[in-house]
Amino acid sequence: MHSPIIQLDNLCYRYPNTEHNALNGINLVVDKGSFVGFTGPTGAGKTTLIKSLNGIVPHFVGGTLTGLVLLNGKATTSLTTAEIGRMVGTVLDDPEAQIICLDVEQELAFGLENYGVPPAEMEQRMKEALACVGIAHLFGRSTAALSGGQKQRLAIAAVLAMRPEVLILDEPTSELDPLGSEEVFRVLKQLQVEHGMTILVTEQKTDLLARYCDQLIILREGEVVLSGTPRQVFQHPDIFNFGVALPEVTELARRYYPSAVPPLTLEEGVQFCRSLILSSGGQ
Ligand SMILES: Nc1ncnc2c1ncn2[C@@H]1O[C@H](COP(=O)(O)OP(=O)(O)OP(=O)(O)O)[C@@H](O)[C@H]1O
Repeated sequence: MHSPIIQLDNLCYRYPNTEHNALNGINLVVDKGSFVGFTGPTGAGKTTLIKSLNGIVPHFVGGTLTGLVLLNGKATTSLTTAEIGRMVGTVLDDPEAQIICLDVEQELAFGLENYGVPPAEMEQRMKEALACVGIAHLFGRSTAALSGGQKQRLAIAAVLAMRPEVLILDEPTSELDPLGSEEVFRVLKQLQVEHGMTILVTEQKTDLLARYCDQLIILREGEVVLSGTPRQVFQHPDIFNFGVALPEVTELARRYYPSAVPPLTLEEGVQFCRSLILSSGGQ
């Protein structure tokens, strides 16, 4: 059964001292335990949308918000940022900026101390969070010695230790190479599947979104222009109009075989080529 954890109802938002809405009439339902990806060209409103979900907009930034952002049925404008923070954990796009302590243990303890979690429970939560993202062996290490992928995992673990229901990540792979990017998405999928977390992620690497998301949303100029499963979105006749790069294998198939059902992954691409060869009489 579907149970919505986030609902946006005709959300419009304008930053202070600006003349245009950064978000314009956004309607969205996110089910508990789903994995939702957001993409779109620069300035489309992806970060602003995330900020409206974790309360930075409008609580810290001000501006004019109309419509509704509901978390578990409650409007964010009626909740304090601390109440929102207990439901929604956010990982910024730059782990270097998010990691502020000298070692891994301190980094994890920081948020928990601020929340007044008792010391005995803190250690258990810290170890659990590190294990969740596969870096239990880094407990006590210096944060300066971590690789980019490890830093991103630590940033996720620090948020997980707070046990939010929803995890939101803004371009979590922007500083990572393809292997590190895959690593982060694999961890996110595991959090969704094994821990039932709701995951929302903004990302430009559409091949990752195609493979990992249940729902994909394309934003442009503050509006949702396409929404559906990755397959529905990448097969949509208008997909080339929105300034979004398709997964390479999908783009090739769509450009050269526009009437065929396009592949989304490399494995599907191989299958696609095989069937083309067979249908042209090859071996
Ligand atoms: N603090 C701010 N004050 C005023 N306008 C802002 C502010 N932050 C963003 N904007 C504007 O809001 C719009 C949406 O920006 P936003 O950063 O949400 O887009 P984005 O899709 O995340 O872009 P990018 O991919 O470049 O990060 C843009 O027109 C941007 O210039």
